[in-house]
Amino acid sequence: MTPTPEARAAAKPPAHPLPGSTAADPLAPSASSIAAHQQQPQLVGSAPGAGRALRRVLGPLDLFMVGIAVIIGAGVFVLTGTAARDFAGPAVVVSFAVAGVASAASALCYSELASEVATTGGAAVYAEAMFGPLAGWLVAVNLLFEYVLGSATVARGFTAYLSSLAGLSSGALLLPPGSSDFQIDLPAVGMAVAMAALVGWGVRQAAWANTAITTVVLLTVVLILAAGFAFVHASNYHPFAPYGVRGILKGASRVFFAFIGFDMLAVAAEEARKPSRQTHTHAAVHPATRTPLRATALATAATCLLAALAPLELLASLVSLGTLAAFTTVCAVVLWRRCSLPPPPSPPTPPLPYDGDAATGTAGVNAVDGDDPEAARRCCSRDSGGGGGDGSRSGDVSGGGGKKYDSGSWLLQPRADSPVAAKGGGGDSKAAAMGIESARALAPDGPPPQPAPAPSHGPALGPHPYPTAPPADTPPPYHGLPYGGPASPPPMLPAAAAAPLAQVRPLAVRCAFLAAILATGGATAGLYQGGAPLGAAGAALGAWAVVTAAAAVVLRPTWTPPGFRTPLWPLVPSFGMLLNCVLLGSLGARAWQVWGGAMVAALAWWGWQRRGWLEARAAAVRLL
Ligand SMILES: NC(=[NH2+])NCCC[C@H](N)C(=O)O
Repeated sequence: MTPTPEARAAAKPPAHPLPGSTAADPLAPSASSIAAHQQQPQLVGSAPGAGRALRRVLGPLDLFMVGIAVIIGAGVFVLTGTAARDFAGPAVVVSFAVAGVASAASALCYSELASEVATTGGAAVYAEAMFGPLAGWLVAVNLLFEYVLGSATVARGFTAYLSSLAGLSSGALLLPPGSSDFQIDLPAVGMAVAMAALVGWGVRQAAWANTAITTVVLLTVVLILAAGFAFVHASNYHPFAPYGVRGILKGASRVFFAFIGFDMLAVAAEEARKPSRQTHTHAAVHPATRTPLRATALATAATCLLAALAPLELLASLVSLGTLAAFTTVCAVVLWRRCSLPPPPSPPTPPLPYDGDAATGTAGVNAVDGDDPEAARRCCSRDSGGGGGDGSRSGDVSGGGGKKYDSGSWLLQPRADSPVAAKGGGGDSKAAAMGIESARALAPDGPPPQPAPAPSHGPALGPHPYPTAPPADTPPPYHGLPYGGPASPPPMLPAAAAAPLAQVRPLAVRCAFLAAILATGGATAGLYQGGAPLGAAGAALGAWAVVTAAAAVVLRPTWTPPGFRTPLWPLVPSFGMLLNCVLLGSLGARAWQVWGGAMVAALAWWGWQRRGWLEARAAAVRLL
């Protein structure tokens, strides 16, 4: 009865593209209005597709090491020096504090979302779920900045370490050596290829190598701290801030790079052994290595090109820009969703399971995690014994949609027209079997079986348990529950959170608040960096404070997230947006130009995919 992992993988639906990439459905009707989105939440989950199952081998230590490895790198080793030299002076310590607070605010918001949905799409999925596919696509492009350019930056940092290790000048290993406008960095390319080969080889091998390298990195940091104490002289701190507050903020925008990478943990959770959340995969996985080889090769090619040609400071600024844009969106999502969505619809009455027949008993049971009997038991008891077998709505990579009544999962579900929603589900038969056991234990005298509706646990459960298979096009029952029968619905939300719909502020009010927070944050940054009198920037800051205070009064949350909650809502997300805007405003003009060009290209690509602009052009030509 229990299918092999291969059989399970083979039974899964095909891969889908990143949200918004629309490769699967370029002409899908656009419904990107926030209002429309808000009114059409869908209960969907994800399931691993054929060849899409990443190997779940990362344990807690591996994940910890992945987090440390991504965070500690060129930022702290290389950019600290350049930020101190070029912008902040010794006050680079203050720059670090500012960047750290901005990162912490964003990290809190990120945690709230990541604690509900682990997804390789990260912030792009959150943005798509809340603001529609175009927002998801733009955030995805910014995440590409973070990841592809981030790797290129770190690779260039490697060349910098190498030359100082060899006692050479910084440009000695470039081609042509020395300093000129156009130089190629071959050691960086070599390092990028080596790392990509390691990552493509297998997640287990990569995790092992990562743990070894990160241990060395941590020891190095300790060594530098210990050895550095001998060089601390008060005279080195005068003048403390040679370029004033502006220099400190510019320095902060550069050293922000040293903090980023923690969001990678939410992404890596998909390769964790026991993720406690829904997971989504966004890349085709090679069947042999179970790693996304094609995506890795593509990203490596781009990394090599950038690492070979682009200077480290520009790359780092671009990475910070993309990351700050993505983090700002994440803060906005946290602000938005707590006060914009009505409580989830009441689920239909969950049935009591019938304990007469193993075959019928199998239907619809689809527990939380196939590897975790305890989780399966919890799931089934919470769901009154009838887990959701509705793969198309609540399937889970890990084997089920046990969280289908979970408000957070519901709130983060992409809509039916999204590529994410297009996935079917596949349950884990082991989990299902465990679910049956606990279901029986909970309700041994359930009602007799009804004529079997469509079991939607998908082919992953092996041969159909019913005497006659339902027609293929039978719509899956709501929530995937195959039986009728009285039972009280499971609790979805803490009582206090289930606010009446009337409390949801009109869309225009919510949009106005979001726009005002962004505008006042942006104005604070722009006025200050643009050389306007300090009073003007102060006024903008005051306006931000007033808007945030008003938001706290007017935008009452309609529900509370079930997992981790960003504290002091709406202050923390709003403060995160403000600080991110300040850092964004402190980044160099060159980075903004490149980023602007990339965003225009991304929009054009979106338009091309949607063909909408072609039609618009044809209409314009006809008009003319
Ligand atoms: N995937 C990324 N976010 N990569 C960039 C990591 C940057 C890292 N904090 C460093 O200083 O080297």
